[in-house]
Amino acid sequence: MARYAQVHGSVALITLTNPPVNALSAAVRHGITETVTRALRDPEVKSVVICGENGVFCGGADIREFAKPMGGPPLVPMIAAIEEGDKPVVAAIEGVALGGGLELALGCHYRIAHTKALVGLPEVTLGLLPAAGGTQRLPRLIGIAPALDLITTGRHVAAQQALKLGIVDQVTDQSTVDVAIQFAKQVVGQPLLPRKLSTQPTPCPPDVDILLEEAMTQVKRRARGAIAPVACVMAVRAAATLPYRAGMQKEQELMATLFRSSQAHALQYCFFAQRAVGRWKLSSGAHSGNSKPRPVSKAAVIGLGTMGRGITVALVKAGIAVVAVETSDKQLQMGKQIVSEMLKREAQKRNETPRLDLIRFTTSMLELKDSDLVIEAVFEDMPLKKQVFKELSSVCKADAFLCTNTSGLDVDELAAVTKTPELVVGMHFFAPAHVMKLLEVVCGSRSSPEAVATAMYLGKRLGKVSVAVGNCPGFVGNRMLRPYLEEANFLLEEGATPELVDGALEEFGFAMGVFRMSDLSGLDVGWRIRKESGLTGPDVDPSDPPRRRQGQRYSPLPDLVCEQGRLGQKNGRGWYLYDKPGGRVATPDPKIHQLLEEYRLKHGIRPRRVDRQEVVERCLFALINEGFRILDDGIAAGPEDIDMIYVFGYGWPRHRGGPMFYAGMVGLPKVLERLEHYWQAHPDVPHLEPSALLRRLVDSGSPPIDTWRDFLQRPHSQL
Ligand SMILES: C[C@H](O)[C@H](C)C(=O)SCCNC(=O)CCNC(=O)[C@H](O)C(C)(C)COP(=O)([O-])OP(=O)([O-])OC[C@H]1O[C@@H](n2cnc3c(N)ncnc32)[C@H](O)[C@@H]1OP(=O)([O-])[O-]
Repeated sequence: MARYAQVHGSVALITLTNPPVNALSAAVRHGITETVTRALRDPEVKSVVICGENGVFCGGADIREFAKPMGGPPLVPMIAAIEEGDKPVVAAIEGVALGGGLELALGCHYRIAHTKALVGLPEVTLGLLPAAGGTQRLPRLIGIAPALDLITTGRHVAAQQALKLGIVDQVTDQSTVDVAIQFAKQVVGQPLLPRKLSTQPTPCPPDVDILLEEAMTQVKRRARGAIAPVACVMAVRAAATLPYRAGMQKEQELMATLFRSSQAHALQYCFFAQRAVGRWKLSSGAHSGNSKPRPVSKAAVIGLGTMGRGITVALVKAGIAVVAVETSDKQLQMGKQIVSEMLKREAQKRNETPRLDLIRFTTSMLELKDSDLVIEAVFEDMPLKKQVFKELSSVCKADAFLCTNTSGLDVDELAAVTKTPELVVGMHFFAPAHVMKLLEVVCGSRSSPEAVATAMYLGKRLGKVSVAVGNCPGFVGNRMLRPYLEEANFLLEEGATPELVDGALEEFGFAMGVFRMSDLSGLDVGWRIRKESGLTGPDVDPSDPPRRRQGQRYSPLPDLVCEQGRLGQKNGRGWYLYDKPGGRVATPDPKIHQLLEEYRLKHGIRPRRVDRQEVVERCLFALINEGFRILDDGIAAGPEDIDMIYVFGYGWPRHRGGPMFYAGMVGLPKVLERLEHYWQAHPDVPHLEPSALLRRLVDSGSPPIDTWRDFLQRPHSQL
């Protein structure tokens, strides 16, 4: 839909109307085509302004239409008609001009932007490329290198920077439409040809071939198997080497391949899943639509260890006052120094002043009497956490929210020691807490909708992707991680090496394989948890043989590695050898290979060849299987919740959609068949037994993932 008006005598004002972001749906494309034709034919009209309703220019093509057969006028000729017209067309950009929205503006002869506007070509984040002339017009306007950067990263550019780059002609803090109308009147009669980008040559530096080669190498390294960024470089190369028409041909060919790709489906699924998880629902019927968050202006953080420091910085970056508490003055001073340095670094990156004035450091819990919300981030030990919650319950005001950053302990058990269990929720951040985008909001059985709403909303204020989950050991993320880790250890027993397992997972798209990731987070962390749960150390049941625990297969390999003082990156040796303690360069360690050989010999294991396919299937299908159990237990409301947790918290490659989406992509019957195959081979590994939900879905013909939430309809949600 596009509205037409003639203003100031001779200016046609065309307004895109498709809330909330004026996406270029078929109806909008029809509207633009009709109104532009009318303006170009009307002799009274001397120039045209295109703008968007509600202070938003255009969020691009309508992504919801991608899953349907495309109807309505195609974008390329629609934009060409604007450019080829004999009347100046000015784009008045407010809010955003993204993807097809910016391509529409690039087809106009002039672009005026509001100071707060953002422009960009984010198609690559959807597994696509700018396919309405963006890869051919933008390089002609701003040059190859800046166009490559914007198109291969998909990043949004603020108006002032867009002016510097030459994307827009003017920036205003007044009414952009009014300024554009005045501008459109002024440019009547000016030569238009130089403003028609498709007619202009692409400015190329002498070393353009080298620049394109380097860009391709860099993009391939960063892409980790994603195909869209590579196609983006190929399309921009066409702008540097081919005439416009041939370049457009190349752009369309590349887009046709991407559009049908599973990666594009995965990335578009992630786009909508990221928005869906914000719409949470509890079994009580309370949900994000009918539960109001309470404002949080005064927060507190208990414990200034790694997590506490990151959480404090995240709160201050969002402009929230924080009381930071530590038990000893020594710990407090150390925490204060590190937090201050982190805030200074963060402020420097954003060219701002660090808000150190927002933090009060103290050793006294009494200073929390007027905090709206407290986040406990002390050592992962239940008795210690209970003591803290008891104290909080006595010093905080009656309606203060009491939140725990535990990564898997029982939230209900903590709530039970307070006077206000309904105000207790889990807020599980991921390290580094001021960087990682994921927040698991853990709903205890007595958490009130207001407490969940407040924690979810606070997560959004901190720039997090907040996902509401039920309360169980390990919640969602860590609960699924356990079978993934165990399968990796079993594969080592059977003949694999850390570098083979990691190689397969990194080829799949993970930034880091499981053993490099374990070395990064510190092998002693898992070792302590295994000791506390009686899997290793003094509390092991003496009747348990070395490779069995609680009647299940168990691999003591990680314990052996720790017993040898190998704690990972922090001390320079773990599953890999590092150049120095804390070093990041990992090299395969012959001593680990020797340890594996001796271990297999000792336990009578004949090593066999393990291929990458088996690594991917056993590690990921075991993780996915636990995901189905979590859905069936009602700990997660839908597959989107699990997928966003893994994409934003565990480095699952976004172009693979997330574990549950990937299972749907591989095909549920295949996942079931492979799990049954491995379970038969390893009957002492219960996490390989296919989950009941997976079987039910396959029996029901493997319905598409967007129907699983309804398929799950269950009275016993833990949310
Ligand atoms: C040919 C051409 O080359 C190609 C092929 C293309 O052009 S491909 C398309 C390229 N365009 C994009 O990649 C931009 C995608 N959008 C965004 O980045 C953001 O939305 C935003 C614009 C920065 C606003 O952020 P927000 O935080 O203020 O609100 P929101 O919650 O995100 O969005 C508000 C609501 O609008 C919906 N929405 C947003 N953009 C949409 C779009 N392009 N199509 C369809 N729906 C869209 C979104 O799902 C949500 O719906 P619901 O959840 O309420 O039901």
